[in-house]
Amino acid sequence: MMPQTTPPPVGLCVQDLTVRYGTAAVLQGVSFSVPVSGQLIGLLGVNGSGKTTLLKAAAGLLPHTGQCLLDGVPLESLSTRRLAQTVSYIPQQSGISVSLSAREVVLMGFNPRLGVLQSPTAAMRAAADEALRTVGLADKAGQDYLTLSGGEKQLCILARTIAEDAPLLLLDEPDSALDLANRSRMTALLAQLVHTGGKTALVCLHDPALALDSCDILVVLQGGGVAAVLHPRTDPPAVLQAALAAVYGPLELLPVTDCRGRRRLALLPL
Ligand SMILES: Nc1ncnc2c1ncn2[C@@H]1O[C@H](COP(=O)(O)OP(=O)(O)OP(=O)(O)O)[C@@H](O)[C@H]1O
Repeated sequence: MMPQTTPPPVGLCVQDLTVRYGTAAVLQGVSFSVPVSGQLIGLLGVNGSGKTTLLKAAAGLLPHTGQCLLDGVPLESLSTRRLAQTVSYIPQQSGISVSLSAREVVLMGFNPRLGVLQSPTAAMRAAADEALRTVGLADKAGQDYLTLSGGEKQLCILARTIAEDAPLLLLDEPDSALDLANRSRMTALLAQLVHTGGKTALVCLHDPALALDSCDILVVLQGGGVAAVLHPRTDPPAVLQAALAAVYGPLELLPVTDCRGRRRLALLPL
């Protein structure tokens, strides 16, 4: 008889995560699990509900208790270099304040894979240009990052994330400066990236309508904990509406069919 082997766990699991600033616990015992890889997970909640705090803790930037496991491996157990290869964290502000071309910013995505004093290879340079082309910035590759518009900066950082090719993406409001077309384009690119690459992405979004439209799973934070875990493609609209209204106030979700025949949900604040 063949010996029984247990397949390794996959996906993202946040277990009993507590984060304090001083004595105040902003997140208290947060737990949720998405035991499937290749998922775009939207992180929702009102201002101050702890979305950024959760991403920073998962990225190893804030002391915390509890664990964040990716494919069964606690991120807390990884060395700094291994963590950088595993997690691509994109804060609200890039923090880049020195003069670098857009191409050089994208090339920074390869740093976790390069040794000390090692320069990016020709293949990495080609991949960086391809990533810029993917986000629609091919013509800006040589432009100083600091002179890009706010939305172009976000697209450039998205290109860096594509180049980085980490299995876990933690993105804090990556759409905040994007216009309508680029917001849809950004979420479509992220969905493609995670679905085809078997990655996991946890994305803070402020617009529940965009999150419903683009994410596979939604984790809603409230009062320091998880108020709901939602599945926009399969949960009944009434369930989604009740869960979102409990956090954001009165709203109505209307099932509609768009001109391409796709079933979607329109969100109306009341
Ligand atoms: N360094 C800090 N020191 C003390 N309190 C902090 C610190 N950083 C965040 N907080 C507090 O923690 C809470 C959660 O902040 P956080 O930035 O995680 O929320 P958020 O959900 O991302 O908010 P937003 O949607 O407004 O970006 C807020 O009440 C905030 O004031």
